[in-house]
Amino acid sequence: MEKIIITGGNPLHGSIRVSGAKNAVLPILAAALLTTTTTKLLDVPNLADVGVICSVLEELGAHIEKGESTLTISVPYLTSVEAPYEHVRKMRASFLVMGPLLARTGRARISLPGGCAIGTRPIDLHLKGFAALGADIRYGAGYIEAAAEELVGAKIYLDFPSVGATENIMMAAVLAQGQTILENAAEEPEIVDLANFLNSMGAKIKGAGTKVIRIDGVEELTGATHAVIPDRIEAGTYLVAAAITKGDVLVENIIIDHLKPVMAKLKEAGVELTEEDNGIRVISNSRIRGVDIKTLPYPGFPTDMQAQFMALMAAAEGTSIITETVFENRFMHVSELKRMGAKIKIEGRAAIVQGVKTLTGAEVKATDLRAGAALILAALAATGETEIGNIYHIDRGYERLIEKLQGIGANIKRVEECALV
Ligand SMILES: CC(=O)N[C@H]1[C@@H](OP(=O)(O)OP(=O)(O)OC[C@H]2O[C@@H](n3ccc(=O)[nH]c3=O)[C@H](O)[C@@H]2O)O[C@H](CO)[C@@H](O)[C@@H]1O
Ligand SMILES: C=C(OP(=O)(O)O)C(=O)O
Repeated sequence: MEKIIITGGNPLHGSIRVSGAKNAVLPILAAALLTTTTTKLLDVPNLADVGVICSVLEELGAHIEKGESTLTISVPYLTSVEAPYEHVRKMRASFLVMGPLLARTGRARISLPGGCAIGTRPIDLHLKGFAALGADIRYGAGYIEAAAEELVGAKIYLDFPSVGATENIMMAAVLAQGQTILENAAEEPEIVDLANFLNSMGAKIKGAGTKVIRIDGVEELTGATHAVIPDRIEAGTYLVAAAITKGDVLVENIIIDHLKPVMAKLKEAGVELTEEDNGIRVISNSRIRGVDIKTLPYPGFPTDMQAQFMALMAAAEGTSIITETVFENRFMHVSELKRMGAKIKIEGRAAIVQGVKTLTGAEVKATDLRAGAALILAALAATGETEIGNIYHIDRGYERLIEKLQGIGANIKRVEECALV
């Protein structure tokens, strides 16, 4: 088991480059199943989650060539239509192969993902969408089986703008007969990136990035070359890293529009942000002010930045109220931040954070990916040393995190647990 050790207190300085987006590359890789011809992806981050989805695709018959930030995928024929528990339990996004498998073969058998540390995370909206397109859905032995003679376009209203359901249904609908209209669709930038990729394969999708997506089914798709968008959550995490350490950092390779909800809150908290050609410069030299946050689907404040913002608020001046509306249980980081001296009280879906002057290093554990990121941020600002365990969560979503943060002056290292004794 490995740990991350951080000695806090260094203001971060320099520039740091953001990698391709985890939440964009995962559905795009699933979409590569929709064609018999070759797809090439550029700006692919080297992450544990990308490894998991590649294993799922290989299990289904894909040939994948890995290069430096590139993946070349070809699936001339499928050898299976089943995504087993072994993979899905490691990463829920494995469920995203259901739409492409249904579209390509009319059959899919996927292990039920189950809940995780941040909530129960049902998949009812994905399944309602597949059923509306004509699939017969059955449950048994922990698996969901979907089968359809032919998928036929339909009008589908999502009760909630679920990111995964929007992506999965969009991928099922691209090869369906006729038109699908997806209403109350998720508007996240990753949906737009997936739609752009599918359109470059020959799909006919309009309206991605708005609440209504129209998909005209086509006969077949062909492989394409596509560069994955930069990761707005990784970028937001580095913006907070600069702010919490009172640093001066240029965060490069950003699509500024994608960061607007996070930038607005950072500015409200007193952080100086300057938009540059391919990045955002963060300068923070006074104490951060406490501000209130409410997570919402895009273009609202992202739930995937909630934990990191809480770390910032924990060291801010005054009180802030952080309300989580997207997931019902995304406050696992609170007890770990409290071990570092944070003053936080949970009341239902809100966390009331009373900023403290100094956070102190402690032994803590990452409970999920963004909880882990929040602990890193708190540790960078804290006095003394912090040891973070269960760092496999962090490896899911941050490429070369240690090296990148060392590059801007953080005192951070990764060690084998036994090396500590
Ligand atoms: C791989 C990926 O892209 N993950 C992101 C994706 O997750 P994911 O696609 O799982 O998130 P959703 O948007 O689907 O979930 C949002 C909410 O809808 C609920 N829900 C979802 C589907 C469903 O069928 N029924 C249902 O009730 C969920 O339990 C949750 O409370 O969007 C989330 C919300 O921005 C992000 O936090 C995740 O980082
Ligand atoms: C919740 C996240 O990812 P996933 O949906 O893959 O669990 C995340 O990226 O913060």
